[in-house]
Amino acid sequence: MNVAVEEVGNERDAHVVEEICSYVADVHPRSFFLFAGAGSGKTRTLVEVLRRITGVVEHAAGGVYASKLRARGQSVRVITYTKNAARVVTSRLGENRMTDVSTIHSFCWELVKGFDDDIRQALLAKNAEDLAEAKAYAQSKKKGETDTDRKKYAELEAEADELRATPAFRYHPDHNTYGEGALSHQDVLHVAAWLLRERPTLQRIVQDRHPLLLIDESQDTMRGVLDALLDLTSVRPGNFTLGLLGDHRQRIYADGHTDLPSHIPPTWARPALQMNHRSQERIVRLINAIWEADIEGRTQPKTGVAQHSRSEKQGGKLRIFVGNTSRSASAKMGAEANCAGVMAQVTNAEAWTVDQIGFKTLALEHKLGAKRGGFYEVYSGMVLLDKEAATPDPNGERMGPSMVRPLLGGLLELAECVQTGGTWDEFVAMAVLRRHDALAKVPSERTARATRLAELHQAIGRFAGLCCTDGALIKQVLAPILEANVLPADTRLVEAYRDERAPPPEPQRGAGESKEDRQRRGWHALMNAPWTELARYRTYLGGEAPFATHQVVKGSEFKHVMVVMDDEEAEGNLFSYDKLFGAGLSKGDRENMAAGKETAIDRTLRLLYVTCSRAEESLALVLWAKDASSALTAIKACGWFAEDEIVALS
Ligand SMILES: Nc1ncnc2c1ncn2[C@@H]1O[C@H](COP(=O)(O)OP(=O)(O)OP(=O)(O)O)[C@@H](O)[C@H]1O
Repeated sequence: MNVAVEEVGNERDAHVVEEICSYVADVHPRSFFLFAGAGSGKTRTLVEVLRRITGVVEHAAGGVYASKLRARGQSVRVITYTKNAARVVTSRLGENRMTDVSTIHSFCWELVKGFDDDIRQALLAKNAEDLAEAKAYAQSKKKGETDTDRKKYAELEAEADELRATPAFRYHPDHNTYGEGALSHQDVLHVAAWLLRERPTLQRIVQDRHPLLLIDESQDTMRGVLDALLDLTSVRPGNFTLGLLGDHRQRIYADGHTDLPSHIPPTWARPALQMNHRSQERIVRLINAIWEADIEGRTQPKTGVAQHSRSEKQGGKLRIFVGNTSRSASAKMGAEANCAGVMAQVTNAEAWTVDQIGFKTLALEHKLGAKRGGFYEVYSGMVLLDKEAATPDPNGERMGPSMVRPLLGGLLELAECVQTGGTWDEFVAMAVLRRHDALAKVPSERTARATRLAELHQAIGRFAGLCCTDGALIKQVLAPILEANVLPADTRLVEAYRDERAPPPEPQRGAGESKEDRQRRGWHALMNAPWTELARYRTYLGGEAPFATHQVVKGSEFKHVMVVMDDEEAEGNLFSYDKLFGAGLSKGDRENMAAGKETAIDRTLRLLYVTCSRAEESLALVLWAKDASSALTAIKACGWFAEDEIVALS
């Protein structure tokens, strides 16, 4: 057994809550950065601190602090990365009037909402910055400005005119807003960051409302807002305290600071959680080794503490399987099923034998997930229609591109009423139609009503039959529904259904494509995709599929995890598992290294850290390498795995 665990045990972090309370509730409060690694229980720590300083749990200094908050009508502000995380904190905390928990978008909008002149100025300042940047870039080119550059300037100038003419701005943190004055999620963060820097009144408002602000997942918090808040701690010392919780090893978004610890002022306290309550010892040892790795191309420092597993979690199983990426997608999937079989033997866990349910598969890219999950054609179409909306978010709340929502909503609900053989449950189907406002237009006059209901009945009957027809395409199943106008549909969807033209050709690599052409290709791919893929895609979008990408796994944990690493399926060159396992660096990586910028090795290492640290009991890594034999050599040499944990896939 691990001696360190014996010596200090599971309670090695027990002092941290008290430590944090002593910083924030002191007569001279001190800002802090809590280093909280994977599975270290930072939510629990956060909630326990909040309970003490808001007077829920008896605490000498906390009680005084709570009385001050109450007397001044103030509250502690907590910012979480997702709405789900905000709900978790709120539910664990119970009713607590002295705490406000929200995402950063809600917080920022609350700050700037209604200050339309200020919002306009912030946006105009950003616009002027973008214009200056575009001009500097164009002028730095050997050939000087081109027509494309001048077009870009004109676009920005037109945007500025539009801003000047906009009387009021609108936004909603939970969904996209469209039309005049609509702000994007990114706009709201920029505006708040700018105003926090430029407007002393806003700084005072924040300090007066929330003398303490705690930010979870601070490694991924938008840099501009974070910097503005960091500045605020030094504007009127003692009036505003910031607490950052996070783990820079788990940074997965480009928005955050590259190396957050280096931005923390030296006067701040730096408590640290050293336990990993989630994972078995073998997995904790692997993630410690990943972070300590000396790999050519790594630029990020090894700052952070090594973790300890709980005394009753001293087991855990790990395997890495390595094969050549040249085999077909279906051959890879077959091999991955065999890997799960090996894991079942090694762990004796039945979960590994329950295909696609018992364990979670984590992939780097959505494309890989779509192939593994059997909805690649639908996914490809959706991405062409609207890339942003086509992939899941950490809240599991994405509903797909707006123009296909009727497809994913009402239509799939209707399909759930269909039983094998094409029969359907009329009662449930009517409830679906009612829910989607499809019965509102049924005439009230008796004969007309009967005719319309018969029409609907017939259309749904045809639809049910087609749902059960092998190989049916989306456009075929859609036909009875659109032709009889059963459910309200977006006009773009109806037009695409009727469009019989061939799709435009795929553009050459690097060549531009108009939005219209791209979307026409998207509609064509979607309409001609197998109907059966659609429900699987929706499950994926909701974060409920047995596989997920790293974007979705923030804060999640699963008993058994398979991480599939395959550069072949990756889009772009931001990440590369081949490079991590011995394939050598590219010219671009070397240039980045020389310029002190982060490399594909840095990003991939963090990604691997995040995915591996999701596993509680057992972990299978499957690497599809360009050159499996040299990858195997690198894997044996890296020292992360014991010999019997490395399996070559023949
Ligand atoms: N003090 C504790 N004792 C026992 N179990 C704990 C403790 N703190 C947390 N846990 C458990 O450990 C697991 C990980 O905790 P949690 O999800 O809060 O970690 P986290 O710090 O948010 O990790 P990550 O950043 O990796 O998402 C959870 O299952 C949680 O219930």
